[in-house]
Amino acid sequence: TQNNLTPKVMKESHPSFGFYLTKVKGLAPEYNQHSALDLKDIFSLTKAKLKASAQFNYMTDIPWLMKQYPAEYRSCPLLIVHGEQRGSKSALEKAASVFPNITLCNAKLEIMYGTHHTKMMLLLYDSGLRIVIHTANLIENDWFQKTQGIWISPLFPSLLGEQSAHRGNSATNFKGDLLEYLSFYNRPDIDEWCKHIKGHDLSNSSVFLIGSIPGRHLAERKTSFGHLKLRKVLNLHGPEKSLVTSSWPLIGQFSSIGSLGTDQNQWLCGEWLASLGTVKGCSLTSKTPLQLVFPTVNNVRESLEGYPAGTSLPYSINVAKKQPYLRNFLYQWKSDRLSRSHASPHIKTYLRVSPDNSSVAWFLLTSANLSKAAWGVLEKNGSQFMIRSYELGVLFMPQYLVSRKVFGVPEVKERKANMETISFPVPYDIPLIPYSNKDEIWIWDIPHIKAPDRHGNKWCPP
Ligand SMILES: CNc1ccc(C(=O)O)c(C(=O)O)c1
Repeated sequence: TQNNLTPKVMKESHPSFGFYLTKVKGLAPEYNQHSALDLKDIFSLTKAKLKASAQFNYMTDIPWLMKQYPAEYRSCPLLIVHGEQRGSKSALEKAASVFPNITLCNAKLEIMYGTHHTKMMLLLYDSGLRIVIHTANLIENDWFQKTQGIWISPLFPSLLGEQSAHRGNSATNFKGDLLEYLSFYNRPDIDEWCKHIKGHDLSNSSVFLIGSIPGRHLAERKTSFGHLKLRKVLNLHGPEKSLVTSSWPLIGQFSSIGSLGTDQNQWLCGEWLASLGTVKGCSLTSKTPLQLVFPTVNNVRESLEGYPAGTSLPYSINVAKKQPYLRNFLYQWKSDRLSRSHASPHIKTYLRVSPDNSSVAWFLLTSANLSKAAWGVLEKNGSQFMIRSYELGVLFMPQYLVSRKVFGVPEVKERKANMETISFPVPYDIPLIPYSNKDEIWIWDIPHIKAPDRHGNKWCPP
């Protein structure tokens, strides 16, 4: 297995490639036991002794987070990297002041409306370093009743000899890309963690890193981040165009949608789809079919949380009104195979699927929602690339994980996974279910009063 996880977590017949979902309270044990983790599980994957950790996130409930660490590790140095400003920054400082082992690091956000959205854990042990990249805020509400995604790295051993940015790298350049991403914070506390990363052997990390750093990126920097980084990786390492033709749909699944422009060809079906539709050797493909998974009002109403699930699905009416064309691409949230149709999605995933829904060419788990702020937008006639937010994700490519050209798609009724096609544990049901003509897209700042949710409440936002 890619990770030396204890067998209880890994279902041997179904390699997870380090990809897990969060546990959901109340599900039958089989849906939580194998490829589902909660934060306490993540901290107890190894017997090694934790020395220090760093938590990159958007929202952190410090007292709750501290309780998730095993008691013996609650005094280890903990760096919390956040993007809070003004009032919420002083609230975080106040909460942190109670814990002498906590250092706060404020990521700079110099472009309006940018957020520090990246969700990553760096866990330094006495015998190695583990990296976790995920989609959940460090608050209780994000960890027991939603569908969230987690990538767990192997426990990377220390490098023998002096630390180095160049030794202990992998064919996917994961170590190099992670150090480049972290260097852009330009923060001494993060530079200290770069030394730890340089001192470890990440040569068996078999995923690609796709990050976003706020800024107006020029020249070769344009392809270091956002959708242009994904375009570059797919161009160099992606599937063969003879196999993955432009008839293979691109599925985007996310928990928020930004302002994408009044014409779909400006950004969504323009530069963004051109990047995600890229295959080896060429980038500008003819139109790739686009399928977007975002919950309907009914999906939210029928969720475990009921309408309040919608507070983590911040799609506003003023943005929705400007882009009615999205309706043509929309599919419901449905995850019956994993018993998570009612665990509202806060996970964000993107994948390329074959027209017959049997194969997956690649799979991306990321913090990036469907927005220009997260993925970047070309400006000044393509000479600069503007990103507003910090984002981080990992790209799973079959050639690098199972030396196959494609992954299989898990059957809803799981047959014994035959080994010639190794399926990727896609967190929602394929084929996708389109919106019915009565379905409406979830919008969080308008009333939903046609029917009550499972708690008997309707939705009347302030
Ligand atoms: C404006 N702030 C946020 C917008 C969307 C999301 C999301 O992930 O859907 C998050 C977050 O939960 O990190 C924050």
